[in-house]
Amino acid sequence: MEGVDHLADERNKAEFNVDDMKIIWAGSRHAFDVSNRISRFVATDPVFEKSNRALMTRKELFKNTLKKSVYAWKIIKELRLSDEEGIKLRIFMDQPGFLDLHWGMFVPAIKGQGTEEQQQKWLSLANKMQIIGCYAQTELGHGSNVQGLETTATFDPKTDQFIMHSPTQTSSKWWPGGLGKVSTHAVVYARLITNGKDHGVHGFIVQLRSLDDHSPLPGITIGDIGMKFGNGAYNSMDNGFLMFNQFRIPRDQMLMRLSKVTREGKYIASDVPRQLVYGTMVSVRQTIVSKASDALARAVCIATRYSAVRRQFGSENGGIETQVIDYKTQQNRLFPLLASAYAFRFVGEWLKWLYTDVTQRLEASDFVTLPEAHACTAGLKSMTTSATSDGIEECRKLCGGHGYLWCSGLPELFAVYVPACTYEGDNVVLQLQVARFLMKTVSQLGSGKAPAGTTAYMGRAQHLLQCRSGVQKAEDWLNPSMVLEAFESRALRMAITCAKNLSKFENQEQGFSELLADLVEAAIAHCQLIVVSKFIAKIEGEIEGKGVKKQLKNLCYIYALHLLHKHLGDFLSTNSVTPEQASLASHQLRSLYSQVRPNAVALVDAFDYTDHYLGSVLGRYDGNVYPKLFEEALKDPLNDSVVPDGYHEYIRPLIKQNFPSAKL
Ligand SMILES: CCCCCCCCCC/C=C\CCCCCCC/C=C/C(=O)SCCNC(=O)CCNC(=O)[C@H](O)C(C)(C)COP(=O)(O)OP(=O)(O)OC[C@H]1O[C@@H](n2cnc3c(N)ncnc32)[C@H](O)[C@@H]1OP(=O)(O)O
Ligand SMILES: Cc1cc2nc3c(=O)[nH]c(=O)nc-3n(C[C@H](O)[C@H](O)[C@H](O)COP(=O)(O)OP(=O)(O)OC[C@H]3O[C@@H](n4cnc5c(N)ncnc54)[C@H](O)[C@@H]3O)c2cc1C
Repeated sequence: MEGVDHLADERNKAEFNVDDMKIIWAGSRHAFDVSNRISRFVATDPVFEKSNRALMTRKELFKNTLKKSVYAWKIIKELRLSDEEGIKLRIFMDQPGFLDLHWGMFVPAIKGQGTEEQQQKWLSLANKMQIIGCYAQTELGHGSNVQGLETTATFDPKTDQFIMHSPTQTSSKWWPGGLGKVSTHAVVYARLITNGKDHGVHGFIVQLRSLDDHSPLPGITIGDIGMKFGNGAYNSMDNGFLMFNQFRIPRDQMLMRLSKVTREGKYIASDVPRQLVYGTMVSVRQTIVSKASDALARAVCIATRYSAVRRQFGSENGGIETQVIDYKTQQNRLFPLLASAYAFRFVGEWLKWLYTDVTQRLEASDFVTLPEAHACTAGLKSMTTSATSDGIEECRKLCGGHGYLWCSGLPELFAVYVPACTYEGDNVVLQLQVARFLMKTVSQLGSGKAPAGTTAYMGRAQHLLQCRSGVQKAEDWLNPSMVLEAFESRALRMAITCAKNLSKFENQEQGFSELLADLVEAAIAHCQLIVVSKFIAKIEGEIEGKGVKKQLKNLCYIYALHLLHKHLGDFLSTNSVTPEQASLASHQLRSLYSQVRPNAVALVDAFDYTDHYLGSVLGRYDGNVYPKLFEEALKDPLNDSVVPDGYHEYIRPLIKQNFPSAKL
């Protein structure tokens, strides 16, 4: 029934004020207002229509993305939107495209690695979009191993130029978004060579295409790398390849904030850590963590609303059947994902703070917190994107057969989201960076240098290695210090075991290679501890709104206890909990599920997502699922005619068995 709220009963059950929770989810009243206004604006503008994109050809989809992106830019200019509003417009437009790389990586790379002069010149063009840029780092042969890149930038003192060259097929740039068809410029990462000496990987601003007719400049071969996973999905993006044949650029197009090449060809390394050349990746990894909560919340919103609409079994005497959300199995799969969406939101807020802090310190030449910022952004990017990808797929299964329909919104969400486990650093490679950081921290314990920040707990190693969990009854698992202690002792004990095993090897690098799998597990345990501790810090702070804190507490403990349950092997093998305490945790978890159940629909309403953004028949706000599934089915081109194309060619001859005789 049109206009009827099929989920009204669910909404009436809520024990908290949804509007107050919306503010907490958004981060502030201002952030909520911006998000709410821009999402409604996008939802009602026909240019941003997206329901038809799965049926578009690649070329149609690409052109449609150009149209939307340029229209979005026009709106940003005409309505003088702020950066915050512009970013929201891009998010709710919900279509990956060249804008992401231009604003998300090209501009930040110039800001972070360009001199004042270079920034003035290039940012004034880029900020007006008079040039369009991308981030060309990855090559056909090397992505994770940045130091293994092969493209060269050789200084020619005769002409005061760098010669950009791709010496092998594997040195071809391969993957950069926006490169394939749109970008006029790129920040290209290449090995700097002066006077025959290789100084490692540096960034260069390179013009790729003519600003008059968009043709590639002589010496440049460029194109799109082809279709990717899924229909629609990330295929709106022109991920590209690029080869240089002795292509020349002026010397002042090397990004020279961190190190310089003089007119004479002298290389001057500055005294800042060389890893600052990776700074753009660190900044994007930080934003990816907040985006993980967005994507997971979207999937959870669809699965929760549909689970409240869907009924199976349990009817007595022809009465009403059971809502599938009432099955404990459904709750055990769904509610930890709901809790994870909130957990990632809050850890994302904290990571933004950490990133802002380290950026300010770097400006004052204070590099002390750089290793921690790298470990946190890398580890949390890895952990949250892996959990979100798995979570979206779980939400699809939670919606049964209908979850597999394109119009559920879940297949496309998964296809667009899952490469986040790979881009900006493969998730395993990133956890190994965390593991290196942890091993270093452990090796310094007892040296007088107290671990700080997210590793401060390691400073209490003596206690954490000996303590036994004090949990005696199920409710003890609602005690923040008991939960934290279990996670801290698990993380510390896993890290120390790795360090002990490493020390048995004469060659540390060889030992590291042997123990990779254990090291990744230890790194994940550390990252999970960070997320749990930031969620606990959130619920222990001031939270306004009727009933809101209670809901967040429930979600926080669901998040922690489901992790405990999922990684029970770690907790038991490190003696961080006993089997009896683990079973008390399961008991507590079931009780928390019952408390969340009446609030579940309201908790996903708090995300404030429009039906346009959700793009899902199953997740509609009004829950009017079945008639809309029919409407969607009837829109399919196969239903344009009653008798399909191909009937006379194939079906009829088959049925009548009158096809021409086969010849072998
Ligand atoms: C008004 C606007 C309107 C328009 C609005 C539009 C707005 C759009 C906004 C969109 C926002 C965001 C955009 C998101 C879009 C995402 C799209 C996705 C695009 C994807 C892009 C990419 O994938 S780019 C390529 C990414 N590549 C990688 O991530 C490569 C991964 N590999 C590495 O990072 C390194 O090679 C690795 C770290 C693995 C190893 O490096 P290496 O140099 O070999 O180092 P090691 O020897 O291992 O370590 C040496 C020491 O260095 C330390 N270290 C390493 N990395 C860092 C670092 N980054 N920072 C600090 N320190 C680092 C390491 O820990 C070692 O330390 P030690 O003390 O010596 O042990
Ligand atoms: C959709 C998408 C968009 C992208 N956009 C851009 C872009 O705009 N610009 C850009 O420059 N790049 C971009 N990339 C490239 C991306 O950054 C790389 O694909 C990514 O860094 C992973 O590198 P790789 O492909 O070399 O993987 P590989 O490193 O080859 O990984 C293959 C396997 O090897 C494992 N592995 C690798 N090294 C180790 C190790 N040391 N120890 C243990 N296991 C290891 C990995 O875990 C993985 O299982 C994009 C990629 C995708 C998918």
